[in-house]
Amino acid sequence: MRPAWRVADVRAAEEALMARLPEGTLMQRAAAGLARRCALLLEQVYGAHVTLLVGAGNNGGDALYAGAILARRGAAVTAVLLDPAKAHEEGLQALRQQGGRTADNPPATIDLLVDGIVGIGAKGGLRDAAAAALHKATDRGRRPTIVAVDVPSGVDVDTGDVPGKAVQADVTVTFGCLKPAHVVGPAAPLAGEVELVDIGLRPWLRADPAVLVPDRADIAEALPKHRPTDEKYTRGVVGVATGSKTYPGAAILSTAGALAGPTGMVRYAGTARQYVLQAHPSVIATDRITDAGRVQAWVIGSGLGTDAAAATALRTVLATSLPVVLDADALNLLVDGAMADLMRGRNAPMVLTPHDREFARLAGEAPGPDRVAAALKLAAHTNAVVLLKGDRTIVATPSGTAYANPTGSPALATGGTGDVLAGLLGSLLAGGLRPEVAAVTAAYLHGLAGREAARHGPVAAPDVAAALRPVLADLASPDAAAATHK
Ligand SMILES: NC(=O)C1=CN([C@@H]2O[C@H](COP(=O)(O)OP(=O)(O)OC[C@H]3O[C@@H](n4cnc5c(N)ncnc54)[C@H](O)[C@@H]3O)[C@@H](O)[C@H]2O)[C@@H](O)CC1
Ligand SMILES: [K+]
Repeated sequence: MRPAWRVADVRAAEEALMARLPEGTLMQRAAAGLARRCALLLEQVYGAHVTLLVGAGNNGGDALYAGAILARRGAAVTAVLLDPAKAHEEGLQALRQQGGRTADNPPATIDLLVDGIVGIGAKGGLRDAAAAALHKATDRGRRPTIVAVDVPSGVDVDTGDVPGKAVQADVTVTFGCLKPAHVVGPAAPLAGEVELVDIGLRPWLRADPAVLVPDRADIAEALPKHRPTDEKYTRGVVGVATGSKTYPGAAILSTAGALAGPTGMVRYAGTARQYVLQAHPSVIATDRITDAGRVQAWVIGSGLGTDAAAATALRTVLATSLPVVLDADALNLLVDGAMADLMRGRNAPMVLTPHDREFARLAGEAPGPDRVAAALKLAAHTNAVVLLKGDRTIVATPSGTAYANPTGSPALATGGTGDVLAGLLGSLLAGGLRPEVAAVTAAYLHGLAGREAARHGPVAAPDVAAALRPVLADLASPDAAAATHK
């Protein structure tokens, strides 16, 4: 897992480390890493045109020192100082010594634009002067490559919110550790590719990380390993109680998700039975949950409706001592206080999978700008793992741990993909994974499947279900656990 820390924790670590080092060491380390990445992005440093947008703090200092390194290697470096009186003095001096210059406006030619406007000291969206300079530097025939220093300026570093104008970077070079804005909320895609430069901070980061990001190796390790002695009950049987005569598609899709997962067998219980059997003949289907037979986890919700029969189904599932995935209409039914009490009183693992509107109904308020905090609050309140869907889906536990999924794909923003996710998640729960591990794993695989499906054209939910198999097979291959890239 790759951890991300909040600004206050970064500051505390930085203070502890700086006290042991000669002044300016950290900034030199940061600038060296930044300059190295900038050089790699330029085909040739000598003669390249580099523009620095320099704000009033140390983020601008990093940019100026990196600019000095590039100028020494022959780049034509121009610094646009957004607040000349407050620009980092030593950094400016270093740049000038290497032949760099300052200008009031971005020059006509820019190959590489370095965003040193603000870093972790930022408040709110880009201010007018910064936004105007950014516009002048980027609104042109050939948009320059943009490298953000530490974070893309304009984002809320601790929450990943984007409250106003912000930089859209191609690459973000960050220092010491990841911050939430790199991995959650609308800020994450603005960071582009994130490179973490080691400046020696990690041993001093003593606080718990704000959020953890799983990588490929984590997921490969989490997946249940099949043994030769396995039979259907040791691999897990998942029960699916979704869909209805009105919405049979939800039943078919969640069953498809469950079938793609690692369990041995899927049982379906509900009024869309005939449709499910037509689509998936290997499923054992009954009309009622009480007739379903033995399962190790239930998925309930999507397409179920919210009528009395749906409420009875939910009560029946909640009355078991099995792990449960509560999706869509099951979440809507929880708005009923007695049902919510029934859920909170359970001891077995539960995962709730709301999108923003379902979250708002359930929590009484929208997730708001701090999606991690919102998901954690709901998880604590419901005593369930919460999987808050989004471009960077968040998984939050009642005990206060949060994860951000890195594999999100715009391809998943289409009807029915959530049903596939719920089915897959149920399968992982039935396979014996702890609820937060199952949720993190399901979100990750689902994202990869969305990307895989998108390679072949426009994506519909059945394509995502179909793509889960190759994605899982690839992850289960022996070298997947050794891979470190996401
Ligand atoms: N934390 C660390 O361990 C290290 C930090 N370094 C750099 O230092 C940065 C933090 O520096 P600072 O604390 O000086 O803060 P910043 O440079 O992030 O920003 C502070 C300045 O920006 C202005 N500002 C705030 N919000 C703004 C907005 N929305 N639009 C325009 N201007 C705004 C403020 O008035 C203030 O003068 C990091 O992001 C990183 O780049 C590195 O040099 C090395 C190590
Ligand atoms: K920046």
